[in-house]
Amino acid sequence: MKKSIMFQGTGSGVGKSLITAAFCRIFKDDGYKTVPFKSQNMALNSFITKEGLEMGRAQVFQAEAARIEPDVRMNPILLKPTTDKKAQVIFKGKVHKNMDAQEYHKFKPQLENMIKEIYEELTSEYDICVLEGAGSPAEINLRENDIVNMGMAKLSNSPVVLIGDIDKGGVFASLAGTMMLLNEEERSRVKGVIINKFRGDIKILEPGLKMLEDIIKIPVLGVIPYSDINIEDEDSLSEIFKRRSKSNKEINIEVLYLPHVSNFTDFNVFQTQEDVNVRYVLRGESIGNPDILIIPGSKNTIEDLIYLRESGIEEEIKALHKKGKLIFGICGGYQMLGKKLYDPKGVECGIKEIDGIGFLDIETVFEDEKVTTQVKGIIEYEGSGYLEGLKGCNIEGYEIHMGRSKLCGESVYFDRINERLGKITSDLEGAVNSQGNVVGTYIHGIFDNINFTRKLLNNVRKSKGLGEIESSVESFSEFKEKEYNKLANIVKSNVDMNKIYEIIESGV
Ligand SMILES: NC(=O)CC[C@H](N)C(=O)O
Repeated sequence: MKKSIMFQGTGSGVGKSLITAAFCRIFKDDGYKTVPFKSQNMALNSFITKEGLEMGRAQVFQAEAARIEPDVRMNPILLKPTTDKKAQVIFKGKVHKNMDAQEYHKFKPQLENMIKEIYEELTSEYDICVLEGAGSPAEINLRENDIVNMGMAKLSNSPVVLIGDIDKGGVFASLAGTMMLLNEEERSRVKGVIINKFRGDIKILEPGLKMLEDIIKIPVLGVIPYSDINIEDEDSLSEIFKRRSKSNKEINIEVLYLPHVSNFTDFNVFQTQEDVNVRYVLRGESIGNPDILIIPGSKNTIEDLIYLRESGIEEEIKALHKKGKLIFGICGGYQMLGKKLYDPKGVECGIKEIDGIGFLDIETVFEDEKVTTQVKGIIEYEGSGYLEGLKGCNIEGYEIHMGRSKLCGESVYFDRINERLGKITSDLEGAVNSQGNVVGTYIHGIFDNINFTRKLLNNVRKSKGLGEIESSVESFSEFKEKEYNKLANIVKSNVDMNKIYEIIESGV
């Protein structure tokens, strides 16, 4: 019989994804073939598998923690909000269509069978499946037709562990309240609770734990201390956005936090470089004096371009460009840096034509077929200044876009893709302006290529009169490996693992 355990939370942001990842690593290292699963994600951070299928990034890092290749079956439904009312619905890695909330809600019952089939197929290949819920299981208006919390626990017949966040405050009330709002059958699935993000004296907390156990009649399986783990979890990233420490690093990178920003995980890798500080420029804030400005991907390039224009940020970008600073656009950001954007079929937001910022001689047309592919390539651009010596650097990453961009004018290509979805090609891609200080590319994850990134950063250092330095890590994966181990150790040493295995063994 296959085994499973599901982690649900008292709300979003309590740390479900990280705890799920931690258990993936722990079980794997204890000798079990382990697989993560979350039926449905709502996120703009996605990943493209080897097969060219799109899935949420949380199950990607959980798969890495379980030391397996990401597989779209680990996250069969992905909802990517395009506007405030609609989301692009992705099934098994491919775009189904754009739907509003009501339409999707009506459609949900039909999804149950698909999820069950996929779940069974996937888990038949593993010893333990670690499932993650979404938000809270106590959203009583959504109980009917639920496919991601208790509905999923039932479908997979999994025991549940409920996670509460003590850092937010009100952890006892949210755990007890969640239990109270569950029905009898759901409540009987919950075998224990975990208190996450604890800072303080455990001795003071202990009497409360005993009282809570008496009230909810299930054990507290562990109290996990607050920790600074650098894993690309969306929740902890949202804390990074707010962090406003004064930087004493030598290179300052600013990333525009667009209203529909997608794949902001592209910039996590900069944490591995000791001389770099990344600041996200939030709504209402101004661009400071960065050495590199990055315009990231966007689910809705045209609307986000209008946002930059109306908020006055576009003028600030132009002023920075006049100072000769390096400006980098990824995917939607790349499209914005061009001269023109056309959307004849209304793929983005209904506006058919708009001028771009205009630093790159490219034009973009949105099509209704989405490009989703992993890529391997090489830098083609040869020049001095910021991009000196990059020619010949190998790069790997992935593309997710509806738009197609064409070079027209003085700009030149940035790179050459020589492998797409495992097939050999030779396509020129990306663009660089004639001064060599504005770059755009469709490749997400380009900075994960440490050799490329370190060379670029060293060029920026040179432009500031600083000497070159070496990267303290050889690859981003080496860095992530260490973080997964740290995370697993923290969880393992603060949770009753015997009880966890007992729960898995006895099931529901
Ligand atoms: N990932 C992205 O940045 C996508 C850009 C744009 N919305 C497109 O689909 O082409």
